[in-house]
Amino acid sequence: MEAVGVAPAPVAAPVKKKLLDLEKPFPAAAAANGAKASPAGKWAMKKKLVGGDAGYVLEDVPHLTDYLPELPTFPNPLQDNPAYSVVKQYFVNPDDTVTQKIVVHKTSARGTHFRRAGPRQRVYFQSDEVNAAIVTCGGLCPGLNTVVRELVCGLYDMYGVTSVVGIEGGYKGFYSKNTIPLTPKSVNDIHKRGGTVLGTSRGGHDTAKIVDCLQDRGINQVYIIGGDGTQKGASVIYEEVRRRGLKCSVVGIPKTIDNDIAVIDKSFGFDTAVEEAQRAINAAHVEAESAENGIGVVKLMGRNSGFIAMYATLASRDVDCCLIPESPFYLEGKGGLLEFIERRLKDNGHMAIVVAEGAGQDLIAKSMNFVDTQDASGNKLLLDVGLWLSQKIKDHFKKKPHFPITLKYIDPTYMIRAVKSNASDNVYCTLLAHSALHGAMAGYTGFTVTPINGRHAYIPFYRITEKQNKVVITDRMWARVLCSTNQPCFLSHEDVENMKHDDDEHHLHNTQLLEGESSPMKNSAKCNGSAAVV
Ligand SMILES: Nc1ncnc2c1ncn2[C@@H]1O[C@H](COP(=O)(O)OP(=O)(O)OP(=O)(O)O)[C@@H](O)[C@H]1O
Ligand SMILES: O=P(O)(O)OC[C@H]1O[C@](O)(CO)[C@@H](O)[C@@H]1O
Ligand SMILES: [Mg+2]
Repeated sequence: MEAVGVAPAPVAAPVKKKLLDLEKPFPAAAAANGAKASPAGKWAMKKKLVGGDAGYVLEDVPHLTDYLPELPTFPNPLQDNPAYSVVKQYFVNPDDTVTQKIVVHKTSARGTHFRRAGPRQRVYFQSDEVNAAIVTCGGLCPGLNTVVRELVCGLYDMYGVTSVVGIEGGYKGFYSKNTIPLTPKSVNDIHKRGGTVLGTSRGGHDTAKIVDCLQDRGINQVYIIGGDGTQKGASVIYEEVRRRGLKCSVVGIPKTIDNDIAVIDKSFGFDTAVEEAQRAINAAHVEAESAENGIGVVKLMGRNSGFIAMYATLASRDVDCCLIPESPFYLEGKGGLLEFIERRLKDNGHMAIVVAEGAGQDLIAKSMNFVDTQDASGNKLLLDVGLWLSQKIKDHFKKKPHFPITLKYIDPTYMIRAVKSNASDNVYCTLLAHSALHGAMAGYTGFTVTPINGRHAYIPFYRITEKQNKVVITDRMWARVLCSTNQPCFLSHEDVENMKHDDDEHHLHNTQLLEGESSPMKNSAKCNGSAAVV
């Protein structure tokens, strides 16, 4: 391959824009419990902000040439690939960016943009120079194997890269396990299975040891698939790689069944999980319908964010009440859940309740004198709201012998995330993997790849680790749920007014939305100081 000297125009930042705040320090991701970080210090993630006309801002991602300015470039081998040679404009224009905000007024500022994902005309790695590694961390999610498969096949088919290894068992696998060689043949069928063929884990993030491993093995592209915790880990790995001056692209691919990662449109596997949840809700509904005063309770995943419960409820239309962590509820007294259940049973003779696992945790903790515990990554371990709620309902109706109920509790928790991804998630995973490897080949690093308003973009790690995505209960999507279930909102008029006021302040300061709507399809909203989606 022909090598050309110093950084050519196509890969560099756009010319016309003024540099706003290049390399403004941003606090390094805080180490979680058990996570050991190296002293990245002044190498901590920097903001790369570029300004343009009419309030245009590009929040750019780091590039290897930021700290290795002399790196040579090479023509992108895709230009000789017969499959892609027919594409009219295959290479992404270096000036292309993706807007964060798509609802605008004629007077709106152009706002924040991110670098568009896709193949660049020139690359910073020769095919036979690349040693790529892939790791999966955190909980399972449908589509993990598809992403792994498409990274391996994409690197091989598009860039002629033949050296790809898997890291076994999450972050700790970097320093405690042997690597697994990955070839298009060995990964050929893995997308037909749930789980991750690489294995995964929580805890065990030791930045220094992980980067030692990258250095010792000569790994120069590392693809890190995982949730918010994983992306924080990826961010500190990037910082350490940069501190050591290594030519190694660190790429994050966001994974979360809970859809709790900020900025991104929607996480892969979410659709599959919502679809799988329908089976449990349907069973609960059928059981309830067939009994006298039948109640079906279904607990779904959602540690801090109730997206799965909310979407599963909306999709089903058989649900009478949906409880999520973002919307507090109470059991006893006027307007409480128990009163509502009684009324619904009197009216309909049966009902189905969907509860997200993180809902009502404060209520349970109060009634159980419970001490907080955490998993290996420092995440709070939750109490079983499904069992607790079922018991509370049974206790309530026991006091009313003239009102016999039949309650069935269904807990499909792990079933909805252990399945293989559905067709649309498979396509989504394929595009994510491709966007990720195009970015790495083009020399970008320290970024997460994701669709924003339907277009794939590269976003800096800090953007997705600084807050969690939550359902915004003052947005229209939650209102749609309340409308479809006809459940009480459990909030007083005063609570609602206060929340709207808080949200207005966040709208002003945190988002540029003109009006919010909570859906994983478009990003924006806010709750408890967090950005949420549409
Ligand atoms: N602040 C952090 N700094 C470094 N590493 C971290 C940090 N937080 C979490 N990690 C590491 O990231 C990995 C995954 O984290 P975690 O168990 O929280 O899952 P996750 O990636 O958030 O996925 P999910 O919550 O969707 O299952 C763990 O190995 C953990 O040690
Ligand atoms: O039992 P594990 O593997 O820790 O995972 C449970 C958690 O992982 C998630 O699926 C993703 O964060 C949560 O919904 C759930 O609380
Ligand atoms: Mg997480």
